[in-house]
Amino acid sequence: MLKTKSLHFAYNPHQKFHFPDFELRHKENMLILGESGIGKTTLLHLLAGLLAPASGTVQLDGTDFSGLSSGKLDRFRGNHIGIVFQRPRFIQALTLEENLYLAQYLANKKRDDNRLSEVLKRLGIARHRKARAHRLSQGEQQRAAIALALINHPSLILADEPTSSLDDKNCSAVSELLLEQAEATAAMLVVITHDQRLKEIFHNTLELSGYNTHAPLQQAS
Ligand SMILES: Nc1ncnc2c1ncn2[C@@H]1O[C@H](COP(=O)(O)OP(=O)(O)OP(=O)(O)O)[C@@H](O)[C@H]1O
Repeated sequence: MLKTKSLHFAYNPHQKFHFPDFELRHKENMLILGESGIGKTTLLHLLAGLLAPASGTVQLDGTDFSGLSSGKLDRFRGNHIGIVFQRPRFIQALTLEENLYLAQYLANKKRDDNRLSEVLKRLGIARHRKARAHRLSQGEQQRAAIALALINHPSLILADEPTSSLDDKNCSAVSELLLEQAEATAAMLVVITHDQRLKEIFHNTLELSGYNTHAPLQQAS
C-alpha cells in the first residue's frame, strides 16, 4: 500500500505545498491532475523519495521513507519503484538493452535476460534492443522509458506526464500499456498530468487545486 500523511514541502519560504493525504492499494491506480506549476512533479518526487518532505510521511508497503538513510532509500527505490520521467533518462551512449541491464545492476538484481525480452516484447520495441537510445523515435522512447521503469518488477509505478507530447492514438496506447502492465504485475500506478484526455481512461483522480498550508486539498474519486 502507498500511504501519505500530512505531506508538506517548500522550495522556499514563500511557496509552501500541502498535499492531501491518500492511500492506494496494490492493483489500484490514480491520476493526479492540476494546472501547470501546482506541484504535481513535486508530489511525484516526494512519492519516489527523490525529495524529502519538510514534514509528513510517505509509506510504501509498510516502509516509511523517513526511516531510511539516503543509500538505503536509493536501493529501496531501485527495487520497489519504477519511474517514468517526463523526459526519458537514458544513457545515450548505451544501447536500449544496456540501459536496462544497468537498471538491473543498480537495483542489485541479477542480469535477467528473460525479463528484459519479456518487457521489450510487451512494449513492442524488442527489435530495437541493440539500438542506442537517441536513435529511437519519440513514441519508441516513451515506451523505452516505460520499459526502464518496469524492468525490476516495481510495486509502485510513477509516471510524470507520460502522454503530454503524444497524439490521441499514442496517448491511449501509452496509458493502456501502463494500466495493463500495472495490472499484470499487481503494481500500484500513479500518473501525474495536465492532459485532460486521461480523465476518460483513469477513474480515480486527485485534483491539486492550491498549495498553501491553510488550504488542505481534497481527494476526489
Ligand atoms: N528545484 C526547484 N527549485 C525551486 N522551485 C521549484 C523547483 N522545482 C519546482 N519549483 C517550483 O515549484 C512549483 C511547482 O513545480 P512542479 O514542477 O511541481 O509543478 P507541476 O504541477 O508539475 O508543473 P508542470 O505541469 O508545469 O510540470 C513551480 O512554481 C516551480 O517553479
